[in-house]
Amino acid sequence: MRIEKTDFEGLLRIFPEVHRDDRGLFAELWQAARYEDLWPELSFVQDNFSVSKKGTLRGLHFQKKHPQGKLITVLEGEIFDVALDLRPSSKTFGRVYTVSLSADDLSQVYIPEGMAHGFLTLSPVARVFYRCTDFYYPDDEAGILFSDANLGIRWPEVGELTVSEKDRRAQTFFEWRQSVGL
Ligand SMILES: Cc1cn([C@H]2C[C@H](O)[C@@H](COP(=O)(O)OP(=O)(O)O[C@H]3O[C@H](C)C(=O)[C@H](O)[C@H]3O)O2)c(=O)[nH]c1=O
Repeated sequence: MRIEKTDFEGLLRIFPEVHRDDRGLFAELWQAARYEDLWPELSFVQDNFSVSKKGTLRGLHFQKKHPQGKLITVLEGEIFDVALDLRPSSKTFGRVYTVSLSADDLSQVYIPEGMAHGFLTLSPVARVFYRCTDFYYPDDEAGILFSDANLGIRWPEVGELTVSEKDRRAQTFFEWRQSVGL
């Protein structure tokens, strides 16, 4: 297993070892002891799973008072994953991290608490499994508009998008900053 740091504090790329043989494959997607030195205090309390057809865009979502760290693995297909840094003290505040994640190598991204998260489905189907460091609090959820031109997210061209009404009506990054006095 290989772990790569990124320019974003706490945001990591993880490449689990994939054991392949004539039956198929086996991989450990999480093994607490192995990450102890990296994340001594990290613990997951909720596992999520979503299935999306090509062109489905979910996000950018975050929880205000109960931020969630997310360890994301694509179990089938491929997604274009996006994280927006909402941490005012971060040197990458307001910057966006993007990465394509595929079931082909089961590579993961850990998005730390304090970032908004979303993804675009690139394959006919994407089955996304992610572990969260806090519970879901629906009343605490918020979003940032995925198409906010000021964020400069270069979403891949996949044809027609499928986006929830909630996500289409999300606030821009500037509106969010104004709402929290930043
Ligand atoms: C997030 C969540 C949702 N739900 C229920 C609420 C709705 O009835 C249904 C779909 O929820 P939503 O449209 O918010 O699902 P996504 O658009 O995939 O939301 C996720 O999108 C981006 C990619 C994220 O990173 C977040 O984990 C999460 O916000 O599942 C739950 O029961 N528990 C949950 O933790």
